[in-house]
This record gives sequence, C-alpha cells and structure tokens, in this order.
Amino acid sequence: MSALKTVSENKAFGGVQGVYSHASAETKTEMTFAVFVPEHEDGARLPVLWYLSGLTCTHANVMDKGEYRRLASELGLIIICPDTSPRGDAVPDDDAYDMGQGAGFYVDATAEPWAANFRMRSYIERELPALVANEFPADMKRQGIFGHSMGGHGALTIALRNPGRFKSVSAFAPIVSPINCPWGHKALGGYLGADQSTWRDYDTCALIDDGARISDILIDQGTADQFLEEQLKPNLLVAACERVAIPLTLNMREGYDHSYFTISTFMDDHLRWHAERL
Ligand SMILES: N[C@@H](CCC(=O)N[C@@H](CS)C(=O)NCC(=O)O)C(=O)O
Repeated sequence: MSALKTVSENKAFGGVQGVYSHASAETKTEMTFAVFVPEHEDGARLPVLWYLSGLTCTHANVMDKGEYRRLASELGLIIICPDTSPRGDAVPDDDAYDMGQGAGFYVDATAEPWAANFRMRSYIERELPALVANEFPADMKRQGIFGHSMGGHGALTIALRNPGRFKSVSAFAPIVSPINCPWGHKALGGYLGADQSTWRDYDTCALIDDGARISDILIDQGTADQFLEEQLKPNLLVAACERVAIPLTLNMREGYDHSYFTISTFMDDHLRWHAERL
C-alpha cells in the first residue's frame, strides 16, 4: 500500500497539479506537499525541481501564486513544493511568525522544545526525496533546487551540503547569512542553541567560507524588498562567492518587493536556468 495520500489532483496545462500527504518519520507528523507533473510519455522520467518556501508559507503559496505551471509543462519539469515546518496541535509553536510552525528554517533542531519534530533538514534531504523517487516519474539524477527568502536559504544550504546531487541552484530574495541577521539569530539560536559554531552548517556564506562549493548561482532580488537591508544582505553572498570564484548572477530588480508578485514575474527566468542545467 502506498505511503502517500492524495489530497487533490487537478489537470493543468496538460499535466497534473497534485497535493499529497504522508506520515513523516522525521517530523512525526502528517506532512503535506504539492507536486506538478507535466504531461509525459508512459515510462518517461522527468527532471525534478524542488521549491522551498519562505516564512509563514505552506506548500500552497507558490502553488497558488508562483505561476510556474505553463512553463514547467513546456520544459517538462516536475515541481515539488514542500511545507515549511511540521504542524499540528501537538507540535510546539511560537506566537511570532518567524519561529515554530511555518518557520522551520530547514534545520534539524537540537534544542528543546523543537528537537522532536523540527527535522526539516532530514525531511527535505532524505525522507521526501525517497518518497518522491518511489511515487512519481522522477529522474533523481536530474535534480535542481530553488526557493524564496527562508526557502532560498534552504535551497542554497542544502545544495552546498549535498555536492553532486543538485545540478542547478537559484533563489528569490534569499536569506544568505542567518549568522548575520535577526531572523537567523532567533531561529538558529532557538533551534540549535547559543553555540554559533553549530550554526555554520546552516549559513550559506559560512558553508562557502568553510569549503563547500557549487557550480553557479542565480538570484533575483527586488530593490524595494522590505527585508533587504536588515535580513537578506545579498552583498554578503557576493563577497563570499568572489572570495572563492563561484559564479553568481545577482539581478537587482528595481522597484520589486518581497512578495509573490516579484516571484511570479521572474519565475520563468528561474525555470529556464534550471532546465538548461538539468
Ligand atoms: N508576515 C510577515 C512577512 C512574512 C513574509 O513576507 N513571508 C514571505 C516569505 S519570507 C511569504 O512568502 N509570505 C507568504 C505570501 O506572500 O504568500 C510580515 O507581515 O512582516
């Protein structure tokens, strides 16, 4: 019997936009995720593009507002959109939007009360890929990853920690160095504890400084993003990439903000970036 429960399936652009749930061994909760599978020939295996979302999001934000289906269908890309944290009455939470449910930061928490459920690193790196490989027509030798804000941080750090697995990486308005911003201090301090040496595995710039490598990176960042100066700080990534000659394409987009209006505007550029590398 399949481990997967179908929440919904809708035909779109010739393919199927599905929402599924399953009992996660990592988070010890029911986890929901979205998968778009383009129309394809029987037996075909398609490249897989992971999209990790930002603070307050579920699988649904990008599914509803990201506008990825028309081009993903044309390019033949499977798009997978996981949730951003475990959820439920039995799962610890925080009153603020930037900690707890909806704010998993793609870490394996070691501090209480988070450690039992907040295992989003292992969930995204191991558990969900195994499920996807079994249940969908996915060619796991052709994977790319991208994301927004906290999810951009997730995409970059997961790619850097798993060299060879991802052929392409990009982000919209990513948090590039949690060690150097208030969101990061709160989340990593809460999930991992005060010892900042344990945070480096979850910091894109620190991972690069510590030797992790990636072939190239695409970033789109709005100049009117309300989080640009205090939280996102793309210049820290520019400097880190320059120090070790990682090619970084950083597009500063005049007047664009942090919202899905920006993401949907530049979604096609990112899908093409990935399709060229997959
Ligand atoms: N809720 C926060 C902002 C949170 C936020 O902007 N979240 C981004 C990701 S970091 C997002 O995608 N929100 C959901 C949406 O726009 O659909 C606030 O109002 O200051």
